[in-house]
Amino acid sequence: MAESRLAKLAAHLTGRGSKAGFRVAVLGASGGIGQPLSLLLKKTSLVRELHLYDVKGTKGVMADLSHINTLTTVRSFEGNAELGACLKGCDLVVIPAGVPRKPGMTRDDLFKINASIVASLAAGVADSCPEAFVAIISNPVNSTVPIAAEVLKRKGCYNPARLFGVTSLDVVRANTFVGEASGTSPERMNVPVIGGHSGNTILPLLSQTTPRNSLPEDKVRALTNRIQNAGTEVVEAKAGTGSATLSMAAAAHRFAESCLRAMNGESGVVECAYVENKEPLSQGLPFFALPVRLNKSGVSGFAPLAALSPYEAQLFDSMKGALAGNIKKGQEFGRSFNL
Ligand SMILES: NC(=O)c1ccc[n+]([C@@H]2O[C@H](COP(=O)([O-])OP(=O)(O)OC[C@H]3O[C@@H](n4cnc5c(N)ncnc54)[C@H](O)[C@@H]3O)[C@@H](O)[C@H]2O)c1
Ligand SMILES: O=C(O)C[C@H](O)C(=O)O
Repeated sequence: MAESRLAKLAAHLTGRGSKAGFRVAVLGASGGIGQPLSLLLKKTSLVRELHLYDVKGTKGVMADLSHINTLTTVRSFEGNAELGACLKGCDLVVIPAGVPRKPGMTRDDLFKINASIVASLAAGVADSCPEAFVAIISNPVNSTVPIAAEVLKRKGCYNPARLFGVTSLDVVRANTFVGEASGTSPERMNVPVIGGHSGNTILPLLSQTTPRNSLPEDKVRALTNRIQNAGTEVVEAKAGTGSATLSMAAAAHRFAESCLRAMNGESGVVECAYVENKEPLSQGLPFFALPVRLNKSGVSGFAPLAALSPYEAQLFDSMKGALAGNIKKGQEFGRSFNL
């Protein structure tokens, strides 16, 4: 009774219909990304219920977050036995579960631990909320998304329009660095970033920024290199204690909120994300990050991009093989994972 009064009040205050917002789960909610991401989601009016899941530690995170005076209700779930209850009825599942890099490691070095974590969480999604949008943060994203796709296929509920690798941090970084270099507010800058999410598979399109920039070629090359290696910049600065967490939480929140706005019927929502597609720009790579148009059903199409500059085309050619290898490795793992 009290809960339904709360829902009505939420609907009134947010100006939406009786379904005031959505149920969102964060899997890996006690971690470096999970905690600040959950904080941002607790303060997001489109989130009606926030479900926190991890192998441990979510009771404390829930107690802490639940004292923040917003209408979003928070529940905690721990361990595999509670995964189903956490996921039941969820509209959006965000997955930052898994281990981060230490200096000297590549994202692919995380595959041996994170592959099974993502595969089993994807199986949980299939069992409990097969219609949900699923946003995967866990690295290596180039492989974890194909892993999840194969698991969902084997469970008979794969919808490529609703499975996303979160690459928004690459866009956030590119907007910051290019904005600073070109004297434009980073908040106004928009740099499309395509390809994958590791090293040279990250392909920022500085030839297609909005607003346009007039950076000289040597600056374009230096900025491209910095964007591709920005994750490593943070890993080295954190000196063994982890990788990007705060900027990642901000970027994941941006992506999650865009999904929720699209689910809520808003038109014109576009975010770069790593999704399965057959767009000509992907050149035969089955998974590729592009600017994705979002609607209630998930991916509704792709925002147009102009042809790549000669420098970008050369970068594309040199990373294509690596990205194809990452995808194949993920697909093979997902096909043979013991469900
Ligand atoms: N996509 C991106 O742009 C991006 C950016 C930054 C980090 N990452 C990746 O995100 C992942 C998480 O990073 P972090 O800094 O939050 O790490 P972290 O170690 O601080 O947190 C990870 C959390 O996952 C939990 N976890 C482990 N196994 C789990 C399971 N089976 N089910 C549920 N939870 C589980 C851990 O208990 C921990 O709380 C890493 O793989 C990292 O490389 C991706
Ligand atoms: O660099 C990492 O390992 C984490 C993440 O992928 C990032 O880009 O910051």
